[in-house]
Amino acid sequence: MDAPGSNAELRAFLHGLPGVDQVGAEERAARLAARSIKTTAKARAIDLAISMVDLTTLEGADTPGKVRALCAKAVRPDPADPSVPKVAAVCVYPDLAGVAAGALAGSGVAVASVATAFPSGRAPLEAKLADTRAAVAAGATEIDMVIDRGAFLAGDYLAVFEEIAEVKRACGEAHLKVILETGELATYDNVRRASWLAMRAGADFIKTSTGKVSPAATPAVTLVMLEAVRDFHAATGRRVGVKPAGGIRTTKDAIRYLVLVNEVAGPDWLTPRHFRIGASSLLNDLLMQRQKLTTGAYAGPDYFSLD
Ligand SMILES: O=C[C@H](O)COP(=O)(O)O
Repeated sequence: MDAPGSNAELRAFLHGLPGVDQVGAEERAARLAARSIKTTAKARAIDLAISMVDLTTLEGADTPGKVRALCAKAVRPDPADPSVPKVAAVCVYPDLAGVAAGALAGSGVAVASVATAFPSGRAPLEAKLADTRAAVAAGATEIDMVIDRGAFLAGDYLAVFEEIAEVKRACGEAHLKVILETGELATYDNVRRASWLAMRAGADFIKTSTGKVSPAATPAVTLVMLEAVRDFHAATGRRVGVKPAGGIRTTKDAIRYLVLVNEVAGPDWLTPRHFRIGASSLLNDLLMQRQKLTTGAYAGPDYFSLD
């Protein structure tokens, strides 16, 4: 798909996308969420969900020690059980990307870093590019950028497009996840438009939320984004990933998202390469439910180290 020549052209494209049937999207997401799965499938789903977690800490109070502890947990979620898969990535602020890179070296767990003035995205482009380059130089192989929601809501789609394209260039080999902050986009139509805009500008993943705005990830918003990646793949042959993030805390929720992925985008997306769950406190529940399935008893939250 060619780069848009003007804001008017991009606007015509985005507003020409089919509208989202809000009631239909919410009903379908709720219906899929209500599906039950067999115990054997649940065991597989829990391990798949663990392998898709972007284990996240994005607090002003984060320390190198906390990040190192999180990295140890990412590589070996349950020290007593080596059969538990490692998570996909550890996600941190750019100034802690180097600490994470040191702790995760050779582990196969990726270093993801938020960038571009996360979470508000309110900074000059040069600052955002510097933020991105610093994270990559420190060892991040995945960049989670936020879009300029102000520009998007003002209809300045080309500015948003060009900023994403510039950040993608600044990423070099690093993969780019583009956070839409769907809780600020007001309508499902806007979620669909922002998804297409981000994908056309070069996103490797589209991500729902920063986790700092409510509502964060919801099944209906994720369904709309999964439809967008499916349709973008049909139109271009490029498979973009999806990452719901924010407020996902239980195994039940995680499995609901996996059912959505399978039913809406299809099984080709059921891999950490194309689907992630951004979460700060989901992993312990996945570990508890996994242990319950294996041993028939809960170990209790005290057994596992803090997320
Ligand atoms: O990207 C991930 C989010 O910031 C995590 O949000 P959470 O703390 O609600 O799990």
